Amino acid sequence: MADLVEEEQQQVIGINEEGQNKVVTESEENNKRLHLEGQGEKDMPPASGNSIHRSSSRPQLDVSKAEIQSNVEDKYPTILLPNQSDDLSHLALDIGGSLIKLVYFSRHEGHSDDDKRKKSLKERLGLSNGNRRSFPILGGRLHFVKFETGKINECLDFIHSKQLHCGGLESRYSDAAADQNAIIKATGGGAYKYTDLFKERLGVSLDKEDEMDCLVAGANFLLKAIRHEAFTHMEGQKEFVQIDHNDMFPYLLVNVGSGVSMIKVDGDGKFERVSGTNVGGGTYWGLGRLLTKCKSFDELLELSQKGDNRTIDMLVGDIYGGLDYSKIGLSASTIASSFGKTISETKELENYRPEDISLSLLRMISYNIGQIAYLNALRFRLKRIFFGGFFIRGHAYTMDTISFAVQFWSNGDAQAMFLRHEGFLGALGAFMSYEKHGLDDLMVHQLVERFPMGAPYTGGKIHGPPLGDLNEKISWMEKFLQKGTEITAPVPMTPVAGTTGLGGFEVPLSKGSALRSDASALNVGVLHLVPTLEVFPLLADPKLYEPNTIDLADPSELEYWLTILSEHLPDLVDKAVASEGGTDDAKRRGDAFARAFSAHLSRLMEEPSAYGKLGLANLLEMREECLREFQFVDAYRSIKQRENEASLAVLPDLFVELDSMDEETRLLTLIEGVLAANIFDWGSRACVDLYHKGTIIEIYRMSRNKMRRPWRVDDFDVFKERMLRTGDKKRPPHRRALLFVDNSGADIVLGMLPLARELLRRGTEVVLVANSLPALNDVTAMELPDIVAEAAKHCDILRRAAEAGGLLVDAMINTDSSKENSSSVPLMVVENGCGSPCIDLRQVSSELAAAAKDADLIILEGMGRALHTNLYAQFKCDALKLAMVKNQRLAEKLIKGNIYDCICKYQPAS
Ligand SMILES: CC(C)(COP(=O)(O)O)[C@@H](O)C(=O)NCCC(=O)O
Ligand SMILES: [Mn+2]
Repeated sequence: MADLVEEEQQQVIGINEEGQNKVVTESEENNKRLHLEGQGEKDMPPASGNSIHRSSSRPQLDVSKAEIQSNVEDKYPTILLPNQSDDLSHLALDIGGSLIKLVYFSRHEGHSDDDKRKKSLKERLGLSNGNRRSFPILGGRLHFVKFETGKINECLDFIHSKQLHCGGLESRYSDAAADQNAIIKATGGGAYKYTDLFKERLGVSLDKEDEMDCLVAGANFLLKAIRHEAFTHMEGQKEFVQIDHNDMFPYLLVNVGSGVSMIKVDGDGKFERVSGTNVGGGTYWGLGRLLTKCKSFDELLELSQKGDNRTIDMLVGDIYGGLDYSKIGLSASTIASSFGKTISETKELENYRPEDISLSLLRMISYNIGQIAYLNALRFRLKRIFFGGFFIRGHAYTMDTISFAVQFWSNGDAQAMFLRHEGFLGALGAFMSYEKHGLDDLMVHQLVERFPMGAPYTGGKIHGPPLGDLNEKISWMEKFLQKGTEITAPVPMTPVAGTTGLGGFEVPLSKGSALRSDASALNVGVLHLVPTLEVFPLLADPKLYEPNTIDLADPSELEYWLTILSEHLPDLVDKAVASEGGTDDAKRRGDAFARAFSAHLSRLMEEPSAYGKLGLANLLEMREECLREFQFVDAYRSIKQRENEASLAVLPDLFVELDSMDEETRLLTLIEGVLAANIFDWGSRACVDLYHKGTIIEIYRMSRNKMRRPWRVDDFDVFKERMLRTGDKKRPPHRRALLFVDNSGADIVLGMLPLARELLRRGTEVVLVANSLPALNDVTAMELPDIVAEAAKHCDILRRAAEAGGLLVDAMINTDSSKENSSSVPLMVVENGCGSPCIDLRQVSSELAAAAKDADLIILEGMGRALHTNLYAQFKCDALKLAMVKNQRLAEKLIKGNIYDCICKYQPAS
């Protein structure tokens, strides 16, 4: 099978500043001590040959040639460990009878922390290096891959090609490949069966972990760390369930493998196998194979989808002449006896359709499991039942049948829940059993699940060849276009004219254009571990916070937004290709990106919850991530530059105009300015069409002239009262305002900067919050200091504040001048931790979280940050949401208005 799970680029990564060049803090000192205590083992003679001895799977720090790298004022000196290998707990396996599940870890490429903005900000906000340094795994990714056990050699090749058995390709010391004593954690029966094979082929020993321990550890981790891990499945409808981490235990874990285990879980490492049944996945597959001659489990399962069990099962209606047995609540269609009909007929096996047999079997076994599970939940008074294991395989009918059984037998009191990573519980648990990886300390907001380019093609399926570099990825996407149906994963592409010339775009059309036969299978993404992320501290109630405004569970909304994104593709690819010089290589990448992203869209059209709970913010972020996957670093770079320059050129005139106004007029003009300038948005189809009709300044003027109040949502008067302190409560000006800025050009220069200046003038500290990574034409935190510096040339208020905030690099070099200005109200820039037009405030950068602690005003600007996300968000402090609605449908839906209507929503702290 040519399926693919391979995702992010797996190039050899150089020394990761936060990783290999270990940085040690107090808490890590403890780790270090622990590791050093284990050094005795290292001193033992090697077990065989000249290989380096690593007698345990515990990571050990090699502190030889360690040196401290710091300057005097550095609070947290860096300790370089040049001889420390990177092979911390990279791989764990669950080798079952039919599938091998792999969980492996790879590091993030490090990004430098030492730019001047960050350095001065850290001092100003009293930020340490974040909590990141207490984690031995300092940011990285967890990958989930499956192989058929029958094709174990493919699995071994995969491990070898990625050098996962000796620390991964990124390891500085891939000589570790020669390490004959490396140990990999493994669970499942195959950990015993294939010990010799692993030793022979990879030179590694399998360290066996108990299967039940692993299942429970894996399930506990997933339920704690993944926001929408669990879901219910009734009549084909999935609904994701938010599990409260503080109220998770006890629960019943039903693992349906060949046989079935029922485990009562009371806490981490606290569990008891309370029951089980020998009628499980093996029974279905075994009986099914005998009765239908199917060659694989999946084939058998697929047959069931076309089956009709009424030809096999004896129903209540068969006994009661087509009637219900209503006295005891049994409808005519209830199965009275599985396979019961076959006794009363003279037919032989060959007279029954294999499809019907498969369905009958599936229902018999699923009902039985559901019933026994419920009875055990009842026995121990357990509120929640989670089902996992290879039998389920994200198969809609299986889940529906189990759910039905639980509901039926509990009279609706209990509900079955399923886990998205159901097949990986054991492998994850084995991974967790490595010590000191810090994984179990991670919290839900520190994990981000991303779906790489291969995701739409794989679903719950088995892994194909590993892809090493970008070129291989591109070729893989091209192969799909050329070979079409020859490849197992079908291709939903409809070539459309007007691409970059090298390929076509696929448009998600309808559920009919299925990527895979079992549309319901759920995809498992790559888990990015980002220990620096934090929950935005000013959310009124993080538990009630839902970032997305539009519910994509509504099929018409989903179809609309998927189509919009699909229609945007040609223009986006043009921009992306142009941003990389329009070379043939860029065109090839552009086409591959278009195919990859449209495959995601098609997949989601086919199965909206394939990637978990889906919101518009996820879709918009996925597009940016997909661009990055094909190495388009910043598709709108030159557009942004051009717009910044044009806007900066007219900024001095705007300052003069504003300064001639009285306070009240000025405030109104400023808010009008922000709303008007939000029209410069390359993500909106309507706006992009507008840009062909005039220059930046002409469009800006036109937009400002149309800015007449009342706006569609207009809380300006209440905001004005607070700002001018004219109301009953004469409150002092705000202490600190966080301005979540949006687009480059007029939006930031002529809209948000003048508003920031006004706040500074009133003595309010201003923190400009910008994206960490590019997204459309949004301004980034890296770009902002230069823009501020340019603007500051024309304005003393901005200059002093920027100097005080450490934004003007030249001024920072002159320490006397920064001291002189230390009394000025500072203007700062912080990154928000994301690379998307929207913002999920449950996962923001630590610098934003630190800046938020003293803030009493939040201004969210733009459609992405204030409409698609956060429109209904409640905050602990005053909040102003400003945006122009640049989409007709959204305007109608949200504000019963029209495209280009504006929102000025002010919510004082309650
Ligand atoms: C991508 C965007 C959220 C960016 O808007 P912004 O935050 O820059 O105001 C917005 O342009 C959008 O929703 N565009 C898709 C809809 C359309 O093209 O009409
Ligand atoms: Mn934007």
